[in-house]
Amino acid sequence: MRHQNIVILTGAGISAESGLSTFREEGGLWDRHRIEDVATPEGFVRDPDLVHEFYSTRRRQLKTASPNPAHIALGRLQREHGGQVSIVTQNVDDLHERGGASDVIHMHGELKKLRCGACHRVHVWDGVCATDTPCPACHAKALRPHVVWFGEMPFDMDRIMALLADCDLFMSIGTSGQVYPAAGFVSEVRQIGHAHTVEINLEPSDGASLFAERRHGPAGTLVPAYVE
Ligand SMILES: CC(C)NC(=O)[C@H](Cc1c[nH]c2ccccc12)NC(=O)[C@H](CCCC/N=C(/NCCC(=O)O)S[C@H]1O[C@H](COP(=O)(O)OP(=O)(O)OC[C@H]2O[C@@H](n3cnc4c(N)ncnc43)[C@H](O)[C@@H]2O)[C@@H](O)[C@H]1O)NC(=O)OCc1ccccc1
Repeated sequence: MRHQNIVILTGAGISAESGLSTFREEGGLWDRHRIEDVATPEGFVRDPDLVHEFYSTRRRQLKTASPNPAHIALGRLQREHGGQVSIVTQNVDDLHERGGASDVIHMHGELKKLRCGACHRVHVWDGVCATDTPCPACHAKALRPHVVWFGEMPFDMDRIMALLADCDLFMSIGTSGQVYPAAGFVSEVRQIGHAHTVEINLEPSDGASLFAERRHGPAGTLVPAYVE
């Protein structure tokens, strides 16, 4: 690949072929749960047990999932490309890392981490968590999933905006383009104006027309073909 500064945005679609549900598909996560109940700070205050159960169930599912050829191809690209390859994911799963990527920006947080509401320390966690689970550091019973809920500021936005400003290739893989600020990145890149933009998605996303190049089909097939 002749591009020297690549930013790759990924969404739930890149993990679909690993058996993880996407959000908006038939029977997907948002079919079975109300966003307001499980992915907002207000929902957590209202019913923390329901929210902990939601994320504990996803941790259990993640244990049975493995990276697919799309994750593996991006891991190899990041190791072997020689230029800058930045992976910015909306996904809270760890399949990019298990697929060989070492530098992954989880802008919406990570399923296998908890944050203490009292001491604010972040703990690696791949089991079940409930409201009475004590913080390993301060023992307060105030742990929450270390994820970004609707209405909360995504992580690492300054670093992400700086990477978007310098990139010469912006790829968007497996995302419906409905959740901001991630859905606005392609417009940011177009405004700056010197990067090529590519969408790889099963179907056209809400922002498909904003991309210079579009490839529609399964990421597990199209991503290795595009980057290798
Ligand atoms: C619903 C939407 C209208 N609402 C928002 O966007 C809100 C509000 C908002 C902010 N700005 C706006 C502007 C306009 C309108 C609304 C807003 N945004 C926020 O609240 C964000 C926080 C949003 C984060 C919420 N947390 C998540 N996740 C973590 C938890 C968890 O995971 O439980 S969002 C969650 O849903 C989103 C799901 O989207 P996708 O990943 O795209 O998944 P989806 O199922 O939708 O689509 C899958 C796609 O894959 C494709 N596919 C399927 N299989 C395959 C396959 N095999 N191969 C290829 N493609 C495939 C399908 O065709 C499909 O297109 C992801 O971001 C995911 O992380 N915070 C914020 O804005 O703070 C202030 C701010 C403002 C400016 C700058 C900075 C801060």
